[in-house]
Amino acid sequence: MFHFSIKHIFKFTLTPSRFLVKHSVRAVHKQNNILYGKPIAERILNRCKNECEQFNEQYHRRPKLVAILVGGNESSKLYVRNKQRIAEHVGIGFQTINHLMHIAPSNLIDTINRLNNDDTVDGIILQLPLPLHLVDKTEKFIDAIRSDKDVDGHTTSNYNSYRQTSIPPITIPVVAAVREILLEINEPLQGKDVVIIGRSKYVGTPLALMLSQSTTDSKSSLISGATVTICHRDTHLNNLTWYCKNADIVISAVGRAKVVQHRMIKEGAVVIDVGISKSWTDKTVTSKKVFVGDVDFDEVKRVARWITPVPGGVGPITVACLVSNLLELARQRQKNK
Ligand SMILES: Nc1nc2c(c(=O)[nH]1)N[C@@H](CN(C=O)c1ccc(C(=O)N[C@@H](CCC(=O)O)C(=O)O)cc1)CN2
Ligand SMILES: [Mg+2]
Repeated sequence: MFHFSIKHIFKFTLTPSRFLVKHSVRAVHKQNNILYGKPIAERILNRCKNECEQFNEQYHRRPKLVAILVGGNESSKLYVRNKQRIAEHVGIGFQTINHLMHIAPSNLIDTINRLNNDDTVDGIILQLPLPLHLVDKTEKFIDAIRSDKDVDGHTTSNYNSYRQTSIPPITIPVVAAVREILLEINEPLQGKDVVIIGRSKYVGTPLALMLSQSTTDSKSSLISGATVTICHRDTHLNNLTWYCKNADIVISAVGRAKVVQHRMIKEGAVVIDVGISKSWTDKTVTSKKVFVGDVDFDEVKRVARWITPVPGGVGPITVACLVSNLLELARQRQKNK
C-alpha cells in the first residue's frame, strides 16, 4: 500500500509528533490532551489513494475536481493550491479557473453551467468568500452547481436532504472533519451538552443538525444525540460564557482569534477549533501574520481534556474529507451513467 509522507502533502508547519507516526499512529493523534488532525487526514487520504486507483482501473479515467476562484484573495489562493496538491497526490485531476474580481454575475453562472455540462468534471468548488459585490448572491451561485457535482455539500438541495434523511449524499467537509475528530475521541456524545459558536449555513448550522440527530447505533452515538446550543453574534457575552462553561464540548467556528478563553471552559471539556483567521505574532517589527484559530490555545489547553490546534487540527482533515467526497461523487456519477 502507498504510504504518504505527511511532510510532502501538508506544506504547513509540522508538529514534532509526525516523527512518531510510523511507530504509533494512535499515540500521535492524541498527544497529552492535543488532538492532531494530520494523522487522521493521512489515514483518510491513504484510503482515497487506493479508491482512486480502483476507480481508474474500473473506468479508465481519473476523477476530476475543478475549483473556481474569483478575485485575488491570498488566503483563498493558498487554500486552493493546498487542495490541488493534495488531490493530485491522491491521483485526482485538478483544475483551477481564475476569474477577475469584477466578473459579471452572468459570466460566473456561465462558468458553472459549462462545468455542470462537462462530463469529465466530477466535482465543482466555488471557493468562498466571494468578493464583496457578489457576496449577497453567494447562495444563487452555489445553487447553480449541479447537486451531483456539489463536492462541498453547500447546495440547498444537499442541505435539505441532510435535514430530511439524516443521510446526506455528501457531508460538508468541515462537518465531516468534526465527525472524524469525535470518532477519534471515541466517547458517546449522546446526552452530552454541546455549544457551537457560529451559526453559518455551511458550518455551525449543519454541525448542529448532525450532532443533535437521534442516534441509531453505538457508532452514531459518538457523533449524535447531543443537546446542542448555537451561540452567535447576538448572544450576550455573559451568556456566551455561561453556555460554554456548562458545556461538555465547545466547538468554535467564527474565525476570530481568542474568542474562546480558558475562563469559559469547564475543566475536562472537549474543545474543537474550527475557526481560522490571520493574526500578528507579536507587536515587534519582526512580527508576521500567521494562521490562528478561535481558541486561546495555550491557556485553554490547561483546562480542556481534548483540544484541537490551529494549524494542524480540523483544517487538514477538512481537505481530506473534500477529496473523499469527490471520489464518492465520481463513483455515483459513473454508476448512474
Ligand atoms: N468552497 C469553499 N470555500 C471555503 C471553504 C470550503 O470548505 N469550501 N472553507 C474555508 C477555506 N478552506 C477551504 O476551502 C480551508 C481553510 C484552511 C484549511 C487548513 O487546512 N488550514 C490549515 C492552516 C493553513 C495553512 O497553513 O495552510 C490548518 O488549519 O492546519 C483548509 C481548508 C473557507 N472557504
Ligand atoms: Mg486546524
